[in-house]
Formats: sequence, structure tokens, C-alpha cells
Amino acid sequence: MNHGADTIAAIATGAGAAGVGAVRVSGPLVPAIAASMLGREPRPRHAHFAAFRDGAGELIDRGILLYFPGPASYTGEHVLELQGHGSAVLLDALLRRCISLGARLARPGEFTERAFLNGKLDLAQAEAVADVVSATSEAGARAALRSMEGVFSARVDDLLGELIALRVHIEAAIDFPEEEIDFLADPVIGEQLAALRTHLDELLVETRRGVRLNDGIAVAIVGRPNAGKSSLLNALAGSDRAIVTDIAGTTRDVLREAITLDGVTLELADTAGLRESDDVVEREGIRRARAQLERCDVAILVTDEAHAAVDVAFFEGTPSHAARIVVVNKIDLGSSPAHDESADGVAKLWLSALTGEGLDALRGLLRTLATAGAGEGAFSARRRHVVALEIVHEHLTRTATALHDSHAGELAAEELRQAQQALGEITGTYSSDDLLGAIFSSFCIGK
Ligand SMILES: Nc1nc2c(c(=O)[nH]1)N(C=O)[C@@H](CNc1ccc(C(=O)N[C@@H](CCC(=O)O)C(=O)O)cc1)CN2
Ligand SMILES: Nc1nc2c(ncn2[C@@H]2O[C@H](COP(=O)(O)OP(=O)(O)OP(=O)(O)O)[C@@H](O)[C@H]2O)c(=O)[nH]1
Ligand SMILES: [Mg+2]
Repeated sequence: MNHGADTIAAIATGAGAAGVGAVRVSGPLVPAIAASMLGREPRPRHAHFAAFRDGAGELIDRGILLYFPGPASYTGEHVLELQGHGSAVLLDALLRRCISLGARLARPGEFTERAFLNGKLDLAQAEAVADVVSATSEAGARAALRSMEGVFSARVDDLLGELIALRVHIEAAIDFPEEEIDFLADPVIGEQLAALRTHLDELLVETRRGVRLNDGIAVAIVGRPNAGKSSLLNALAGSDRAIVTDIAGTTRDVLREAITLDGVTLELADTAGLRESDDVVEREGIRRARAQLERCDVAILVTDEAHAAVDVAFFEGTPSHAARIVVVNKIDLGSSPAHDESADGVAKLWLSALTGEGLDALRGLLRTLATAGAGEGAFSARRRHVVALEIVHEHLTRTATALHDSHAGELAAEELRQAQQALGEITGTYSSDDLLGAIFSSFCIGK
């Protein structure tokens, strides 16, 4: 337990009127604050019905008082909960009372940060707590819950175990310089490294999916001006979200609209039509359109029969892991072939954003992409985790080069050391104050 810490307090429930609201307090002053609020020693982990009073003995509220002595509490410290009526005014008064009894206001995420520092949760689990709270889809919430339960961390730890085993092998070889090359040529080392790299690649795929479950799937709608991008966004969203006109260059800024398909969130982004332009505003819009494309999970190119062949060039900049869909729009105007097809990993669909014909096929395809891998066992993750795994990937590539091409044990060992460090940053085995600050400050207060 962190005995030196001060005592923190915050309203732990959402803003606005609600049936019940809670103030949470954590730290060494909790037993004294609890006794003061109850008028006697509270029984640990027992629901007391209590009259909460201010310093002058005036009634603030009647509610439930819960006392969890550390270390068997959420933070690992002594924790007090005052559950009153869900009124912002009463909860503020309750919080002020705790402050007057010696607590200070908690920073965002500080309760969970203490839980992490006291070993109740690792860093990835702590991040998942915030993701559970902010989840906007059912699949996202379930996945975040799995990460909070440690499913993702366990996968990272397995990999860490494999990595350390390999490191031990190679470090041992270096300790015998005369026989180093023989040691390094041991097929077991090669096999261990190959297995490690395979397992890392598998985890990377699942972690990228975890980010999509958390943040939603980023869908960029791109194409030439007047192709019908904004019309398509409106049709998918089922509302007149975007301005549609027959003037080329109508959309300037990126317009976002979230839709949910089978419990998964898709973040649709309608963008400015791509073309050469002298207009400063339009050029900035086009730059933003390209930026959307570069960070999307699904790229939808809207075009028409006449331009479909040349417009595929607009896919340029789409990340390799992203799905690509060509939508041949405006089929109501002509007799285009309405048979959907796919080639070279690019799906091609014919539809009319105006009449809605063919739209269900696009929804079906998006649903398939959205729910792929969102089922049993899927966990949530953050971009930070993907970046860390990509760094591990690079170090393992260099480890392989060092071992196989140059039999350089020292180099391989150093790469593995750095790989271990990057991997350890995910669960917080290695973490800097800067990293912790960045993570926990993004939580809501009281979490
Ligand atoms: N009233 C209330 N509801 C809540 C929370 C809370 O803090 N208060 N939670 C807050 O996020 C979540 C539940 N999470 C919790 C996690 C651990 C412990 C806890 O006391 N852990 C101890 C004891 C474990 C046990 O008895 O088995 C421990 O880990 O040692 C409490 C709540 C959701 N609901
Ligand atoms: N007939 C027909 N017209 C369509 C269809 N989809 C869009 N349009 C028309 O095409 C014109 C341009 O549509 P928008 O949705 O504004 O096109 P955009 O791609 O967003 O255009 P910019 O924002 O300028 O890049 C409008 O007049 C729409 O009504 C369609 O399926 N059939
Ligand atoms: Mg538009």
C-alpha cells in the first residue's frame, strides 16, 4: 500500500440529476472521515444507512456509507463511498465536507492510477477501465471488459515470457565467446525466434482489431467532386447530415457521423471531392480528405460508371490493412450492371444513393467487415499498444538479421532487450511518469 499518499475525493457518478450519486474517497484519512460521517466506527464492507451532515451538523443528505479498509479495496488504499441522491448540488456539498475533513480533490483517473500503482491492475487493464466507461457500442463494451479482466495483458505476458526465454538463451551464448557462434547456430534459438515472431504477428492482428472495437471503425468516403459522397453518408446515416448540391466542391470540411451495425460503431467520414484546385479552402479540405484516407480502416471510393476505372487511383494512401470498396453510384441514371463483384481485394458495388437501390448490399458488406473478429474472446486495445507491438516487431526483425546474417550475439541481445522494454510498456512493467500522466489524465474525474 502507498502509505505516503494523501487522501483524494471526487464525485464518482455522472453529471446531471439521477436517482443515486456517489462520492468516493481514498487514502489514509478515510477511517477518520468515515467515522466522522457515520458518527461511529463503520463496519468494513457493510452498507450503513447514514445521515450525512456538514461541519455545523446540518443535514446534507441521507444515504449509504460503505467502508473498504485497504488493501482489499478498489485502489488498494482505505476507500470510502458516500452514496446519496444523484443531485449535483448535494453531491458537491458532500464532496466539500470530505475536503473539509482533510481530503483533496482527485485528479482525473487518480483512483485507477492508485489501483495501478498498488498492483491491483496493470496498465493495460487500467486503460480498459476508462474504455469500459466510454464504450459506445455493445461489442466495444464487451471487448473493453475482457481487457479489464486481463485477457489482453495475459497475451502480452505470454509473449514476454517467450521473449525472455529467448533472451536468456542468447545472453548465455554471449557468455562463452569461444563457442558463441556454435551456440547461436543452435536450431532451438532459430525456432524460438520464429515462433515468437509468429505469435507477435497474431497478437498485432488482434490488437488492431481491439483498437477498432474501442474507437469504432474509421470509414473514409472519398472520390471526385459530385460523385455522391455526401449523399451516401446521408443514406447510410438515415438523416440529412451533409449538404448535398449539384455544385462540385460542396463539401469542404470532414463531416463525421457514427452509425452502429450489429453492436459495432462505424465512424463515417464524408470528405471533400478530390481534384486539382486553386481555392485555398478547398485545397485544405482535400488535404484533410487525404488524411482521413491515411488513417481509415475502410475506404469507400464513390464514383460512377464512366470514371470507375480512373478513380481507383484515389485509393492511393490507404493503409494496407484497410478494406477498399468501390461504390459505383447513380445507377438510377443508366442501365449499369447491378451485379456486385470483388477483385484484387477490392469489393465493387453498384447502387444509388438517391433512390437507396443497392444500399443494403453495402450495409451488409460493412456489417461483415465490422463484426469480423468481434466475437468470442475479442479484447479491446489502444493505438498506443499497437505502436508498442510494431516497435517490438522491428526489433525482432533486426534480431533475426543479427542472428542469421552476421551471427552477432551482442547485437541480437540488445535488440531483444529493447523489444522486451517496448512490450513491457503495454502492461506497465516499464513506464515513465510522462506515459502515466498522459494515460490517466484522459480519464474522467472520479474514475
Ligand atoms: N459502488 C461501487 N460500484 C462499483 C465500483 C465502485 O468502486 N463502487 N467499481 C469501481 O470501479 C466497479 C467495480 N469494481 C471494483 C473492483 C474492485 C473492488 C474491490 O473492493 N476490490 C478488492 C476486494 C475484492 C473482493 O472482495 O473480492 C480487492 O481487489 O482487493 C471494488 C469494486 C463498478 N461498480
Ligand atoms: N441521380 C442521382 N443523383 C445523385 C445520386 N447521388 C448523388 N446524386 C446527385 O449528385 C449531386 C452531388 O451529390 P453530393 O452528394 O453532393 O456529391 P459529393 O460527392 O458529396 O460532392 P462534393 O461534396 O462536391 O465533393 C447532387 O445533385 C446529388 O443529388 C444518385 O445516386 N443518383
Ligand atoms: Mg459532398
